[in-house]
Amino acid sequence: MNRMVQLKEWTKVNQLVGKTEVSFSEISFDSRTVSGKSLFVAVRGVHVDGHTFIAKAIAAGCVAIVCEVLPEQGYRNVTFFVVNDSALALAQIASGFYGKPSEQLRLVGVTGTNGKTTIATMLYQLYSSMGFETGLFSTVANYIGPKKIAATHTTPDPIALNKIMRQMVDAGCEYCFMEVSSHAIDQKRVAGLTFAGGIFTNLTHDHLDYHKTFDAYLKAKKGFFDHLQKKSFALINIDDKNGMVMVQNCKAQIKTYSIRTMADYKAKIVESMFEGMQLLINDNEVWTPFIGKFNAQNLLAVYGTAVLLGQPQHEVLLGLSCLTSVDGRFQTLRSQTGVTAVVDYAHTPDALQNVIETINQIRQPGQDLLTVVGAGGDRDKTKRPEMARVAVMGSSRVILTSDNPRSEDPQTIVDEMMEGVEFKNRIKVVCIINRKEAIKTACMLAKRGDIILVAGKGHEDYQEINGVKHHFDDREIIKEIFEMTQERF
Ligand SMILES: CC(=O)N[C@H]1[C@@H](OP(=O)(O)OP(=O)(O)OC[C@H]2O[C@@H](n3ccc(=O)[nH]c3=O)[C@H](O)[C@@H]2O)O[C@H](CO)[C@@H](O)[C@@H]1O[C@H](C)C(=O)N[C@@H](C)C(=O)N[C@H](CCC(=O)O)C(=O)O
Ligand SMILES: Nc1ncnc2c1ncn2[C@@H]1O[C@H](COP(=O)(O)OP(=O)(O)OP(=O)(O)O)[C@@H](O)[C@H]1O
Ligand SMILES: N[C@H](CCC[C@H](N)C(=O)O)C(=O)O
Ligand SMILES: [Mg+2]
Repeated sequence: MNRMVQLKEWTKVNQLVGKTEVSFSEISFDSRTVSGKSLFVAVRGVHVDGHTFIAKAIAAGCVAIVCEVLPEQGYRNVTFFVVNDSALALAQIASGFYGKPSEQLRLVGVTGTNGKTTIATMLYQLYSSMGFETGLFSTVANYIGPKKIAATHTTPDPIALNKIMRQMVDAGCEYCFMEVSSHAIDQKRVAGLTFAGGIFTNLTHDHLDYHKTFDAYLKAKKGFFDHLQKKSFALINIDDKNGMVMVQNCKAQIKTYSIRTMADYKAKIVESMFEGMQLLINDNEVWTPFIGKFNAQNLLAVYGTAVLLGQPQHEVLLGLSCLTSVDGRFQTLRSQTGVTAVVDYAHTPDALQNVIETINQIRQPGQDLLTVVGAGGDRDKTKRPEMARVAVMGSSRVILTSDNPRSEDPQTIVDEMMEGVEFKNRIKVVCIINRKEAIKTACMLAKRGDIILVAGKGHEDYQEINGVKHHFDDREIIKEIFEMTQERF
C-alpha cells in the first residue's frame, strides 16, 4: 500500500523531501524500539528532543521521517515529511494508520483531577452488563470486551491508543470509555480521536510539577473540551467551580450534573452506610454499592452519559444498582476483631479529604479513624504538606509513610508532608517509613469498631523504589495482618 498518499490526507505536510513513493509497515516515535521499514515521528519531549534520534532511527531501518525541522545531513532512500507540530501529526497519523477506529466506536473521554478511573470503569461495567461489547482505557487496566490488557499509562500514547482501538473495533466493540489525563491532552495523545462525548469531573490540586501553574493545568483540561465536535456532548460537573469554565469555548452540546444545584442530571443522597447508599437520581430511587458525595457525583456522570448515549433511563438505573466496586477505590476489609480497613487510591489533597469526610459521616461516636498515608516521589511536591494537613484534620491519628518514593529519599518526602501539620497537632502523627510496618502499627493501635484508612496506592501491586518495582499490595498486607490478629485473640 502507498502510505505516503494517505499520510498527506491524515496530516498537514509543509514540505516533502526524498522519494515520493514510500511505504512503511509500522509507525514509531522511539528510536530505541523502532524496527525496520517504519515511519519515525520525531517528537519534542519533556526531557529530550526526538529530532536528535533521527539518525539512529534511520540506522535502525526507518524509511520515512516526520519532523518539524530537517536534519542538516541529507539521507538517500529516506523520505522526510516536514510538519508544524510532530506530536499532533503523530496523533493524526496513528489514527489514519489504524483506519480511524475511534470513528467506528462511540468513544467517551473522562477528564478531571479525580474520578476518571471510577467513572470510566463504572461505564465499562454498565455497558458490558447491558450486553454491549465494550472497551476501556484506565489507570488500572485496559479491556477489549472481556479481554484484559495491562495498562502502562492512564492514557496511552497515540500509537498504542489507536492500535488497541482497532482491536476493539475488530472484536465487535460498539462503545469505548477512556480516561483522558492532563498529560495526554497537553502532549496531544488524544488529538487524532473522534469523541462522542466528554465528561469533566473536577479540578483540584495535582500535577503542578508538570503543568507548573494551576492555570496551565486548567488550560490543559479545557483543551479537551475546546476540541470536541459539535455533534458530541460535554457533560460537566457544575459543583466544581471550574465546571463551566471548561466549556467556555466548546462547540459540543453542553449538559450538566450536580448534587447541589439545578442541573440536567441531579442526585440527592437519601441514606448512606458502609455497604452503600440510597440515591434519588432525577427523582428516581436507586440503591448503589458505593458511598460518599463524590461517588454520588460519579454515578450521576455515568447516568447522564448513558442517557445521552441513548439508553432508556430505567435500564440505566437498574444497571447502576448492579455495579461492583472499582479495584482499589474505597475497598473495605474487615478483621475478626471488628476493625474495618479502607484501601483507597486517594493521592491528592481533595481525594483524601473526600474519603476522610465520607468515613467521618458514617463513623459512630467512640470509633477512631487511623489514617496511613504517604505521597509519591518525583511528583508534585506542593501537594505533600496539604495531604498531611488534610489527613490530620480529619483523623484521630495519622501514620505518615512511604508511597512510591521513586528516585527520592522517602524520609525527605515525609518531612515535607510534616510541614503541613500544625505544631499542636503533631502529637497525633507518627512517621514510619516502612509502609508495611506503618500499616501493621495502625492495625495494632486499632480497637474494635475503629476504621483504618490506607490511602494513596489503591489497586497498585508494587512499590517503586529507585527504578525498581517491588511487589507490594496494601490489601494483601492488611489481610495478612488481620489473619495474625485473629490468631492472637
Ligand atoms: C512526563 C511525561 O508525561 N512523559 C511522557 C512523554 O515522554 P517524554 O516527553 O518524557 O519523552 P522524552 O524522553 O523527552 O523523549 C522525547 C521523544 O524522543 C524519543 N526518544 C527518546 C530517547 C531515545 O533514545 N530515542 C527516542 O526516540 C522518545 O520516544 C520521545 O518520543 O511521552 C511518552 C510517550 O507518550 C510517555 O510514555 C511519557 O510518559 C512517562 C513515562 C510518564 O511517566 N508519564 C506520566 C507522568 C503520565 O503520563 N501520567 C499520566 C497520568 C497522570 C494522572 O492523571 O494521574 C498518564 O496519562 O499516564
Ligand atoms: N468524583 C470525585 N471527586 C473527588 N474525589 C474522587 C472522585 N472520585 C473518586 N475520588 C477519590 O479519588 C481517588 C482516585 O479516584 P480515581 O482513581 O477514580 O481518579 P482518577 O481521576 O482516575 O485518578 P488518576 O489521575 O490517578 O488516574 C479515589 O480513590 C477517591 O478517593
Ligand atoms: N497517576 C498518578 C498516580 C499517583 C499514585 C501514587 N501512588 C504515586 O505513586 O504518586 C501519578 O502518577 O501521579
Ligand atoms: Mg485514573
